[in-house]
Amino acid sequence: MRWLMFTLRSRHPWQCPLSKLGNRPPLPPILFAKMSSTTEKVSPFSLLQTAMNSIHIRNLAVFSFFLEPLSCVLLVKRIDRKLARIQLEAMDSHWLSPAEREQLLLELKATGWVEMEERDAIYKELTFKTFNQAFGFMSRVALQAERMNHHPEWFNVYNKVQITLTTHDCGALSKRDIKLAKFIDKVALTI
Ligand SMILES: C[C@H](O)[C@H](O)[C@H]1CNC2=NC(N)=NC(=O)C2=N1
Repeated sequence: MRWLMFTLRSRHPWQCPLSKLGNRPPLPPILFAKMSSTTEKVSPFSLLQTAMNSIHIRNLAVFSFFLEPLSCVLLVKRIDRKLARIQLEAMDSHWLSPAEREQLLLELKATGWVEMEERDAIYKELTFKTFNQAFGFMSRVALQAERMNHHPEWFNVYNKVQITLTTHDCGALSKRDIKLAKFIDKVALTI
């Protein structure tokens, strides 16, 4: 019997058909503990499929205890190639064309964002009346950032919040930064 075990940084919880492993799963305790808390039964291959369809998989580690080394190596290579393609596609879909970039940056500059000189990023400084307001604003942005899996670089002192947006995965501005910047502007207006 062949089984693959994955750990992946993704939104998907660890799921694996424990019952099919019999009573001798030679797995590290942590992984085993995660598996034993699983109620839903999902085949590892459909899990892999789900993972492959997710762009949240940057660190995929394959723990294979039942595969022969050669097929394991081949499989890992196939996974790597597929991940690379998915990541490229994901990057591609967030890519800003020069015309889009110019237009969108123009709109953001009108609301106080500036382009940074030292890196491909945008920056904005917001001042609120109180710390409570600044922190309330940050909390709302934080929740959205987590939903988008896109996080700001920011700094807060009392009623001031300084925000830098850029996309670390590609080291440049992307559509995600524009979307988050617009959300930030929208939230700031409500505070
Ligand atoms: C693993 C995870 O998907 C990435 O590291 C996400 C998390 N948040 C991120 N935030 C930002 N600003 N840029 C990214 O490239 C990014 N990537």
